[in-house]
Amino acid sequence: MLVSEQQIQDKTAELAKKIAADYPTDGRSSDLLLVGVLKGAVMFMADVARALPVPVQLDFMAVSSYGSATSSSGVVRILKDLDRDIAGRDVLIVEDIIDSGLTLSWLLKNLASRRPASLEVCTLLRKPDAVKVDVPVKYVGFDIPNEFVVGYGLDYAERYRDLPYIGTLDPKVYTT
Ligand SMILES: O=P(O)(O)OC[C@H]1O[C@H](OP(=O)(O)OP(=O)(O)O)[C@H](O)[C@@H]1O
Ligand code: HPA
Ligand SMILES: [Mg+2]
Repeated sequence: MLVSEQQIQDKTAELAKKIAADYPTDGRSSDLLLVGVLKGAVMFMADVARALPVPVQLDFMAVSSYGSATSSSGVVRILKDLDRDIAGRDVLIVEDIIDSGLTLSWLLKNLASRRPASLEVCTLLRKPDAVKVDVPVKYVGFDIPNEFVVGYGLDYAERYRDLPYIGTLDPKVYTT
């Protein structure tokens, strides 16, 4: 185990506090749109949204660059696009992990071209030693070592997403 359920909860509350302070609200409404990146961000998105004291809207994109591999192909495919236009909206991308940074770098360019009022990123995990492209990230939960991790939404070949904590995967599982 690398990050426990309790540590995830505490960090989520801390990040939600920061986010709430950064986006103005009249107490009843805010223009903030959380964009969750499926499937990995599903658990974190649900927890961040519920930890925020301000009302927000949710939308999802599904992109994939890993498939069954443990390193990014660098080729990002949109499997599901946003339901609504984001022009003029305050958009916060919610990610589970920034590894090489390739997915997010691609996503930021893609969403920026749709002219949101603002565009920021919140990620639960980041691997500083694996980053290939630098991406500006405003909210980071944990910087972790350069090992393949699973759980809390993160998969290896679609498995382990349902674990309530983050664990490292024994390389024996994915090397022959
Ligand atoms: O920084 P990178 O090296 O690009 O890696 C990060 C991305 O890879 C994972 O998604 P994946 O393609 O595995 O899809 P999934 O969320 O459906 O598992 C993860 O959820 C991030 O979106
Ligand atoms: O370490 C990881 N684990 C699972 N999925 C991932 N996608 C990018 N990095 C990872
Ligand atoms: Mg994956």
